[in-house]
Amino acid sequence: MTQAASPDLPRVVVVMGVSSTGKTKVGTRLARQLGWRFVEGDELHPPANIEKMSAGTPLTDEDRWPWLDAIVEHVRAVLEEDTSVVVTCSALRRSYRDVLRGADPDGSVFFVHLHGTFTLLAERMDQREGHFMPAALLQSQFETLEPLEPDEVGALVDVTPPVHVVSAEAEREVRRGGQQA
Ligand SMILES: Nc1ncnc2c1ncn2[C@@H]1O[C@H](COP(=O)(O)OP(=O)(O)OP(=O)(O)O)[C@@H](O)[C@H]1O
Ligand SMILES: O=C(O)[C@H](O)[C@@H](O)[C@H](O)[C@H](O)CO
Repeated sequence: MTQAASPDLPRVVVVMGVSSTGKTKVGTRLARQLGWRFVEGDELHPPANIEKMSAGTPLTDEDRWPWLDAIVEHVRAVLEEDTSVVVTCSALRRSYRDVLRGADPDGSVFFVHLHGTFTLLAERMDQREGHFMPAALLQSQFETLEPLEPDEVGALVDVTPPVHVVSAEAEREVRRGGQQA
C-alpha cells in the first residue's frame, strides 16, 4: 500500500552508490518503511547497456544519458499517481544527478549515498549470485564516483552494518532533511 505524498518530505529519494552497495536491498526496504513506491533503476537500462556491463565493459556517459532519461520519465509517471518514490540509480556523477533532479517537477529529490570500502564491496560482489555486474567493474565505478557536493540535498550512509540498520539510518536522514548544506 503506498501513501499519498507528504508535504514535509521529499517526493523522490534516489538511493545511489557504486555497484553492490545495497541500493536494491536498502531501497526496497526504505520504500516499505516509508510506504512509498519502489522503482528499480537497473530495470530501465537499454538492453545494450546490460550486455556491455555483463561483458565487463564500463558504461560511458553516452551509454548512461538515455538510461537516466528513462528513469526520469518513469519516476515522473509514478509521481502523477500522487505517491512518492524510492528509486535506485548509481548516479555516480554530479551531472547525472543534475538530470535526476528533474524527476520531480518541484525539484524535491533527495539522494541517499550508500558507501562502503572497496574491500567490503568486492567481497559482497563475489558472494552475490545471478547478477549481470562482474566484480571487475567495481574499480571503474569508484573511479567514476563523484560524491555529493555541499549544495546537493542528500546524505551519506555507511553500508557496513546489516541492511535493516542501513535502511533505518537512511529513513532517519530522509526525515531529517539530510545535510542541506
Ligand atoms: N548492509 C549489508 N550487509 C550485508 N550484505 C549486504 C548489505 N547490503 C547489501 N548486501 C548484499 O550485497 C549484495 C549487493 O546488494 P544489492 O544487490 O542490493 O546492491 P546494489 O547496489 O543494488 O548492486 P548493483 O548496483 O550492482 O545492482 C547482495 O548480495 C546483498 O545481499
Ligand atoms: O552507472 C553504471 O555504471 C551502471 O549503471 C551500474 O552502476 C549499474 O546500473 C548497476 O549498479 C549494476 O550493478
